[in-house]
Amino acid sequence: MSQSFRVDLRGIVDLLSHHLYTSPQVYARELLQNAVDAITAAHGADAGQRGVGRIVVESADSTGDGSLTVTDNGVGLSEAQVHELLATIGRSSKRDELGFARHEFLGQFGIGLLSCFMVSDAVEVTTRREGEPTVLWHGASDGSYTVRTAGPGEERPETGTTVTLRPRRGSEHLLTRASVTELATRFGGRLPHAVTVDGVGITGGPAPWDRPEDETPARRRARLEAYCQEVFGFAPFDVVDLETAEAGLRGVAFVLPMPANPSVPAAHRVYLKRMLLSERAERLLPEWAFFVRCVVDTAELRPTAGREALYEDALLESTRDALGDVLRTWLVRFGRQDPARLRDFLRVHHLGVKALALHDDEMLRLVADFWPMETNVGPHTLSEFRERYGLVRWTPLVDEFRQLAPVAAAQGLAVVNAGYVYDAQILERLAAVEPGLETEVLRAADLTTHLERLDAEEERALAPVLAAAEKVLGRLGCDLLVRSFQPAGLPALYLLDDDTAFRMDLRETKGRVDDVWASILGSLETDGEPRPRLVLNHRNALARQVLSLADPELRATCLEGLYVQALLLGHHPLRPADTAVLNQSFLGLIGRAVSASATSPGDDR
Ligand SMILES: Nc1ncnc2c1ncn2[C@@H]1O[C@H](COP(=O)(O)OP(=O)(O)OP(=O)(O)O)[C@@H](O)[C@H]1O
Repeated sequence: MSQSFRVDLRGIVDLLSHHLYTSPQVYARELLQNAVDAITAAHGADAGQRGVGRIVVESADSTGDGSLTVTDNGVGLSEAQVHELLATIGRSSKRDELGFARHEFLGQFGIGLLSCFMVSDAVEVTTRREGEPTVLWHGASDGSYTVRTAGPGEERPETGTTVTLRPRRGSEHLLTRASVTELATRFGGRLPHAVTVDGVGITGGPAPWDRPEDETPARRRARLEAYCQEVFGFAPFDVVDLETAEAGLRGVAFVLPMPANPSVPAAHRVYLKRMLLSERAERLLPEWAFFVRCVVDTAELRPTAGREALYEDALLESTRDALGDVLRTWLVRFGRQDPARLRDFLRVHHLGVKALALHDDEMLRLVADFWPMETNVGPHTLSEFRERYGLVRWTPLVDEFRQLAPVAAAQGLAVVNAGYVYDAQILERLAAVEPGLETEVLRAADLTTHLERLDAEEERALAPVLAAAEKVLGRLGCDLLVRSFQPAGLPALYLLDDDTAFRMDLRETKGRVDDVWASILGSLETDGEPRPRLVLNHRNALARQVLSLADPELRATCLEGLYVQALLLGHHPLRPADTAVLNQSFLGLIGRAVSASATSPGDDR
């Protein structure tokens, strides 16, 4: 024997209020939505343009008995439909024979009316369909309902429906004039029908996405800026019109005047057939477009059953791509028409644009043409840099750039700092897509190849001193080189690339941890460990004097002093051994200076 499921309405209402809807306030949205759909069913999808729809809301302050009523001049229901549609959970008149949502309606799931039970223990519906008698339905939250045709004096004068809610204890505040006006305006303020709350109209006026013919561009811009300030709380850097035919979408994107956190999903205001769907809809735009906030109206995108988010499907995906294209076109055109403003934009939003440039050639060129990179010859865009210096030489780390920049500049080597987020990948991509572009990575270890070697005779003469000096520095885990380079005022240069720094850290950590970890770390080590280098500048008089000192002890102290000074100059961290050497050399040299002055005749006059 086949039986039907029985449904405990209290369980369903609990499910809706705790798991589907974020707040009981959505009752107002569902009632307005049903009224709009009933108007569409009666008067057609263009009812809004023809101005025939009417929705009258009377709050508890107006009815005087604590109840709220919503009346529409829509299609109404016959008694048979009341049984089938109002009293059957999940049954909707807004789906076709195959069960698909009919595109002209807002509702589709057949559960919206149940949301009224979140604020009310009873829902009353008085409805009349063309040519039918008025029907009265009374549904209670325990799942029972009654239906009867209207008696004398209870007939509705015209077709349409009135829904009456009597607040549950504790929900009275949701049915007051102030609440109802706020909710109806928030959800339905953009509806194309005349909606009144206690006799006061809450609809009308152009929507943000409208382009009234009699409005000048300047006025529209001012109106949209004021709207953005009111809704999103910022004065937009620019306003971009959005439109995609496939999703029947129109709207505007407001460009943020301040940097946005890329890891926080951008929240947009989305209307569905002019009814507010969400004030915080995510995933409407591609992730890289975190520099805009949108307000859009769509006829085709689908809501989730809770009606508070967009349903992720193929249409949403292609809409996202299409909106991304609109923003990308705006950016490129902006670059052509107003380069100075584009630079201002990039100063704020370069992270988003650079992220986009990693897989978009047009954006890549935009970054190359307009984004000023840090270089050791002043800020330059990559295009300017390339034009001026030909080869684009770059360092992949900020720290390395800081070490190399002044010395490389003094050798006539122009270097780009590509150590900031995305810059190195952008340069690599640019080199891949532009065949004529020559790029070269400059590492700290490579710089020495650009520094002039001493001639053979000078090297021979220095050999014994250098052997002793190498021992001094060897104790600090550092190699020694002598080269002749600009600036002549710099006695020594400490060069350390990130790979060497990593190996040094590894060695030090190994010394501090237990045997198991030490053997794991040891497996990461390779033979012939690279070491940092101290490059003494033979063009510097002091460095030359240090090397020619006859007293080996004083020479070692001076070398240690030059070593620590080079570390400090390159902003390298000091290890405990380096700090000890700093103390030792500094105090040693002071000691020497003091005793030298004590033995020489004083001149204190
Ligand atoms: N004001 C109204 N006028 C005419 N019919 C209505 C009205 N309100 C509800 N109905 C009928 O009751 C049915 C159930 O309404 P309900 O709000 O529960 O679901 P829905 O609007 O179809 O879908 P959704 O759950 O997506 O809102 C509707 O499909 C509609 O046929």
